[in-house]
Amino acid sequence: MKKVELVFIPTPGISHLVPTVEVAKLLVDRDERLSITFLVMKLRSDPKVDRFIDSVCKAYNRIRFIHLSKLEPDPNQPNNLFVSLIESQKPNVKEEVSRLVRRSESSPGSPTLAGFVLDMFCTSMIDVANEFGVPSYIFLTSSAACLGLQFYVQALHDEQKVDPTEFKGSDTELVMPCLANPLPAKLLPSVMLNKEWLSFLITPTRRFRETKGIMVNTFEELESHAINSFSNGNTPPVYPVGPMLNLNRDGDPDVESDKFKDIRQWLDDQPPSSVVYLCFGSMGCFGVDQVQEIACGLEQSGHRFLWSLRQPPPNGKMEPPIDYTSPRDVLPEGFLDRTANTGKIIGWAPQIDILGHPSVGGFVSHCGWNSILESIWFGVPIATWPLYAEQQFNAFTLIAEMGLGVEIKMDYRGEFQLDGDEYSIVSAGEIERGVRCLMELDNGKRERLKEMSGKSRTVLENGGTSSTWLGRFIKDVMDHQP
Ligand SMILES: O=c1ccn([C@@H]2O[C@H](COP(=O)(O)OP(=O)(O)O[C@H]3O[C@H](CO)[C@@H](O)[C@H](O)[C@H]3O)[C@@H](O)[C@H]2O)c(=O)[nH]1
Repeated sequence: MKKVELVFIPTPGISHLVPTVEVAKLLVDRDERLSITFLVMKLRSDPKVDRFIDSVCKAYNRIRFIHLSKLEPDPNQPNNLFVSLIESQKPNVKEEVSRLVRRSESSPGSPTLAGFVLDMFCTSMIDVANEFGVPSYIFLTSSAACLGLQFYVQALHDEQKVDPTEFKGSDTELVMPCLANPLPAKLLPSVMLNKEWLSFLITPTRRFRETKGIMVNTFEELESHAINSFSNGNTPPVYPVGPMLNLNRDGDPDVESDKFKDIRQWLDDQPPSSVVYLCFGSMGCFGVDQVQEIACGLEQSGHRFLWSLRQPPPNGKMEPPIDYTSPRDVLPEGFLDRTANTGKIIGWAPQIDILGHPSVGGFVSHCGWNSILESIWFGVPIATWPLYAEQQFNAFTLIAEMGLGVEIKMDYRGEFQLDGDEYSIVSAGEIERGVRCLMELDNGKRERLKEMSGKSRTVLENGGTSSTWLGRFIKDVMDHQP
């Protein structure tokens, strides 16, 4: 039996690392010839990430983690510095991979290097893979539609010489193969509308075309139109292998923490499907004015709520938000007392456990792709409130392409995010309307969501579409061996 090793290089941060590790787990479970080494970069220390990695190391002896030196961002530099920080790790990556190769050459029976699996922001490592003469693959932590959008904008820019930043402020609608509906240009990700940041997206997308294949954290049944749009052979093979979710919480100390027990107890005390949960991902937060509008909107809606409210980072936009020590200070006078029986404010949320709780009936979300997949898995409808990155586009696909959500806002840009230079306040009235619409959702949408939730739970079972695509990916990796 020929044993092979894949080197995975994820982007730092829980929302990219977790789904990437989940796909690695499935690969080694599926094929005993495979081992995986993660080369992990860190921007900051994060106990959640450390605990997650520890738990994987304990459970999987064919997945290893090697920590590269910490990335040291300069907060005064533009945000695409992030990609250059990753690029600066090339010599370290080369050194670690050389070590792997030497080990494999000196000890018979140890796995040989079969290829690199890279996050979308790590495509500069294709150069290192080329030096070792092995193929590169991508694991995309966003949607197939987003992949299609990237290819569309890159081709528009490189082949038709169209500058996408000129769509900024226009009411053009873009027709592209990955979408069944025209996309209003105002919903393009900010990186596509800003001259300074455009290369942040165009460069990696060009490099996607050099790879031998792209695994995507999605499934055929959810994004059939987008996935079919890749069948013309103009791109490397696309493998929809998702949803990659970290659902197994056994041994996670958070689950046994007092904070978590308190949240669970509160949810246990609420009627079924009565609570709207609000959470804006690992980096989402708002200024005081917006927080007050949310509070008023929630109160006016009359619905029960569980709100993950976090504070803008004191040290600038490269940092994640932090929990408030006293949320009372930023909330309207008397709000906590008036809503004491119907609402709860928390900081970082045990999101998977919350979405899986029967009391939760709706989710106000920033539309990060992991949150969308998690909400679909648990059949909890989303009201969209995107902040940054590709979230406006995700909100559009959720509503227009999949018919699964309701809108609070689709074109909002967050104030405290890296690309959130322009923002406006979403009013209490808009929030109230969105929350009512979400919690009083029509039966048709609920049924569609229930059906999709059921599908998301079967696609990775034996014979399911994602399971089949995962098998094809492994076969292609093996076929590319020298
Ligand atoms: O209080 C919190 C906040 C987040 N999460 C978890 O953290 C992850 C957040 O991921 P996601 O919903 O995708 O949001 P971001 O953290 O914003 O993710 C980044 O990465 C995603 C995948 O590439 C992109 O779709 C987003 O736009 C980008 O901001 C999810 O698994 C959540 O369950 C929690 O458990 N508790």
